[in-house]
Amino acid sequence: MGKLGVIIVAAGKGSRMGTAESKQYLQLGQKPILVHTLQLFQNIQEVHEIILVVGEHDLDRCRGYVQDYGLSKTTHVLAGGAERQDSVRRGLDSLQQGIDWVLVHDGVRPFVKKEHVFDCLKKAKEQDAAVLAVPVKDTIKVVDSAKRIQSTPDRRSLWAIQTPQAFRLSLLQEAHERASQESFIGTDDAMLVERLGTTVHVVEGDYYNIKITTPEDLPWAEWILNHVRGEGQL
Ligand SMILES: Nc1ccn([C@@H]2O[C@H](COP(=O)(O)OP(=O)(O)OP(=O)(O)O)[C@@H](O)[C@H]2O)c(=O)n1
Ligand SMILES: C[C@](O)(CO)[C@H](O)COP(=O)(O)O
Repeated sequence: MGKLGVIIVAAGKGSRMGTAESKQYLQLGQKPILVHTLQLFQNIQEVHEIILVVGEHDLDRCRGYVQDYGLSKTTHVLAGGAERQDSVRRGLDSLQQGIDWVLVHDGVRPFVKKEHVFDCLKKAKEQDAAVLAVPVKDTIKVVDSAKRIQSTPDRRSLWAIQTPQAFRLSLLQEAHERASQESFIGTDDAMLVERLGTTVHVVEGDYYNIKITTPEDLPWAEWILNHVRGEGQL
């Protein structure tokens, strides 16, 4: 069925978190957030290789994690780019020969459930492109720069998109190449594939797969760790 590679992107600055230490290195329980994420994919048997993309100044620290936590599937730790998309692209360029499927995952989403990773991958293998997502719970409005509501999309068609996002590798490579040629920058990989005219399928995950982004996410993350996704429950 082809080998599976995983790209973990963790080269962001965490500016919305506002901590001196970038958020992916903050302690969550006994370990840095990023280590939780890496261990999760290390422990998925189907994963052949993990590429970890981090800030240039964090290469040594992260190579240390690979040693200290026995992250044997993490074959490369490399420096990311200015945008998330650039970081993913660098990861794609480093995958070894023979990888046919790729999962792209945010380093700051340590709580994705293994079962949902499998669901997403299964859908991608059937349809070439799939992402985890949850239906939105709030009413979402389109608002202009003067904070005036312009429209209210039908909530039944709105989903909050998460990672991992799973693709046939050749498809994601083509999508990144096209985006680069056209100087398009998207906020996730699915957007780049959508632009090729390829359908991306949504697989329902759960609301615990948060992207740790702002300070109020930290106590919530501790709570999820202690009450929902404790060690061994992932
Ligand atoms: N140039 C970038 C920007 C982001 N990311 C990664 O993409 C994931 C999702 O991004 P986000 O949560 O926005 O992280 P930051 O960019 O660090 O946050 P902020 O926008 O608040 O600075 C994170 O794991 C982040 O490290 C990356 O690898 N390279
Ligand atoms: C990829 C992503 O996590 C899907 O929700 C999200 O788009 C990342 O956006 P960010 O601005 O880099 O946090």
